[in-house]
Amino acid sequence: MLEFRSVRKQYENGTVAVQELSMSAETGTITVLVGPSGCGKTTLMRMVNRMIEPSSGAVLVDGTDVREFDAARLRRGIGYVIQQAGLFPHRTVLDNVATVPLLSGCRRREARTRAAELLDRVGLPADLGRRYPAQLSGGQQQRVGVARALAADPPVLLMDEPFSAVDPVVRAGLQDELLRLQEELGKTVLFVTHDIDEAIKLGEKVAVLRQGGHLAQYAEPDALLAEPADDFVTSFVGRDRGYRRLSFRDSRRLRPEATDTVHIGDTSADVPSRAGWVLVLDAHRRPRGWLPPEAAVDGQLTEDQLVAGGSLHVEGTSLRGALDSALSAPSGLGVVVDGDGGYVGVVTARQVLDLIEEHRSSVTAEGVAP
Ligand SMILES: Nc1ncnc2c1ncn2[C@@H]1O[C@H](COP(=O)(O)OP(=O)(O)OP(=O)(O)O)[C@@H](O)[C@H]1O
Repeated sequence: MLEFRSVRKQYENGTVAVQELSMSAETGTITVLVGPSGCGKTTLMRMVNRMIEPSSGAVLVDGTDVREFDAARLRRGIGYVIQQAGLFPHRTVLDNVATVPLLSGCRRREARTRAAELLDRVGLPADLGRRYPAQLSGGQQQRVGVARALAADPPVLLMDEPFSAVDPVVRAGLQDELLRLQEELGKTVLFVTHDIDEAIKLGEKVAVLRQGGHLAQYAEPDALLAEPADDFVTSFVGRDRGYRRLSFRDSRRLRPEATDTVHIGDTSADVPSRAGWVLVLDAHRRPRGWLPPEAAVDGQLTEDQLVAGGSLHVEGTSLRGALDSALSAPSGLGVVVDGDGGYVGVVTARQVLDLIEEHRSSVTAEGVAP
């Protein structure tokens, strides 16, 4: 466990970056520090590996005050990932990752083998190992940064805005990758971001900081959205918090219904005369798009006759995804698929809203906040 005990940091110029702050981050979980620029997130994080010393109070790792460790050894045992990865530009990717095992006393060959394993683990092809950092995309560099931080197999990982320099699509991919890695590795991760959506997606617990290094709220993401502690947190988590809370409700109780379907390659004779939209599947029963009402099919049905579908909802995942699938589909019918992408059925926005309402009335009846 990482524990901050009444820590305060005042810089020499008088700036108070962190104000008497106490909180603890559970072992094996991702804890996120989030807040606007200058609220003390980085200062707080760097006190864990002693890059910054608190003016008063203490930081403890598994019950031991970090001041009792030799700073260099402490840092070697704590992975650290920063924005733009901070890689050595004149070393190959493989050597960048191998640096840490080498420092810990591994032989060169062993260190390189370990580095290659790590590159694979963060989803990078082996041949990228021979390149230099400048020859990689921003997202790939971040993955190398994560691999390097994992190289010493540290129980604790500090991540300071690691994904903020890449575009939103790459960023979402890196976040998913981190969650997947965390399932395998179970590190104690302290993650700094100024993006509340990133905090809510990654954090098992989220600490919201405000100017002057005050802890405004420390809670699980769902609780943060349901019951923000004050006006600052309310405005920081944003307006659509009701909608975003649906991310934490799964759709297992949703009952997809059947709809008319045809297959790519079917002829006009196979396509039923109908008034509504028809879902088009491929040979593996994966949805390809929609055929509009009354659309004439000339000869065989091909992809270019289709209207693109909306987002697909994987059964059992979040209600937010289920609602989005219905709202984004041209037919108003959200397509539900199984884990392999095969068609299961369709849902309407009304079905999702009814389920939410049912849940709300049942918890209100039990006297619990919805
Ligand atoms: N070495 C320093 N000397 C003086 N003041 C500093 C120093 N480092 C940071 N500060 C100030 O302390 C406050 C907190 O800075 P910190 O970098 O911890 O915030 P942050 O929340 O991580 O910000 P950002 O999101 O912009 O990175 C800011 O007002 C900053 O200007």
